[in-house]
Amino acid sequence: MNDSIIPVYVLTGFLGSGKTTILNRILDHAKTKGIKPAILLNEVGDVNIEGQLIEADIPMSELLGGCICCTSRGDLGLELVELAREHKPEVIWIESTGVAQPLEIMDGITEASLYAKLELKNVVTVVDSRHLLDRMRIGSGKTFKLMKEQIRAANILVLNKVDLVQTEDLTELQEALASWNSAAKVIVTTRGELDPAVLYAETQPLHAHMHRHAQESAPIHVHDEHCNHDHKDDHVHHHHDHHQHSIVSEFHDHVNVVTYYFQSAIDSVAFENFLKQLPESIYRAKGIVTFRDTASLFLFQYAYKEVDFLRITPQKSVNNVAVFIGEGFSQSELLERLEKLES
Ligand SMILES: Nc1nc2c(ncn2[C@@H]2O[C@H](COP(=O)(O)OP(=O)(O)OP(=O)(O)O)[C@@H](O)[C@H]2O)c(=O)[nH]1
Repeated sequence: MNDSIIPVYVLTGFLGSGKTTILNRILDHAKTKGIKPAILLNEVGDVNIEGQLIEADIPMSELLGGCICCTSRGDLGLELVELAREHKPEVIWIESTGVAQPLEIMDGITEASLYAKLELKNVVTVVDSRHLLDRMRIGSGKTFKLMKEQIRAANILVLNKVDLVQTEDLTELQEALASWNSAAKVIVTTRGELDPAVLYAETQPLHAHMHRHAQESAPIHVHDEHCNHDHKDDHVHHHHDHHQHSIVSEFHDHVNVVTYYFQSAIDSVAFENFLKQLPESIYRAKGIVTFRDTASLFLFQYAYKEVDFLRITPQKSVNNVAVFIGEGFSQSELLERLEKLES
């Protein structure tokens, strides 16, 4: 397999849509089938929460604290070439941040394929049914626009979280997907339950598809609200503020990310209340926390108002850390509330 072309697959979709849930299925499938994967994870936060829990024998490259569609785009190419050369995987999966522009990622992969034997095969966009439906009802906004861009760029669409919508809403969603991207294959799922073999299947040729959509969406990209694509000018602003154990950043001029490192164990009930009271402008949070009342480690997920906790026993030592992503929320207020949890 060493000298053959390595197929590259992209997993994209808005924040919290279910990409990592599906990636875990893909990795299980690869293990069962004896396929050797490598993965490239990109997070806008400064820490890769779920990456800390992925099995150590899977080659993984992390692009943190930036979005691969703009500031880290050059790194994407370098990391891909490095992964290919060093580990000679049979397949590479890229999980992008939820705020990435897929066409830019596709460009980055194409660039990398000039230096290594790589070929972009499929772009899989995961769609949060509930969230998309709500955005459709509002009918405008940056998030809605980005969701549509991500849907248009795919040749496979996974309409996930259908447990959170009514049957009649599902029809409306499927019609919307077909109107934005009639060529893509659509897979309807709850908790990403699909046979990963369908994601490897040859579908609509991506290049013709990419070209068509690149042309269709060119004006959006030139004057894009999400990404100014001025790659010389780093438009991600990081700073450690007066709160000692946190990093605050801004992406695409409107997406705010706060990464907070816990110094101590916290109370589980107080933390649940804290999550329930997060403002609507924070649409994604995840992290690893130790609860003092149960003395155990938990992975928590907060995606579009839904909260999930999973007790974990990591093989290696992990940080107690939480990442919050949203638009226009008060970062200092959030940090104060987090600090209060530790007092
Ligand atoms: N109700 C419901 N929850 C789901 C479904 N699929 C995933 N989730 C939950 O949604 C949350 C986010 O899922 P992830 O797979 O981490 O989403 P993601 O797209 O990787 O998130 P980011 O990488 O932060 O953009 C987790 O708590 C999942 O357990 C689903 O079909 N229904």
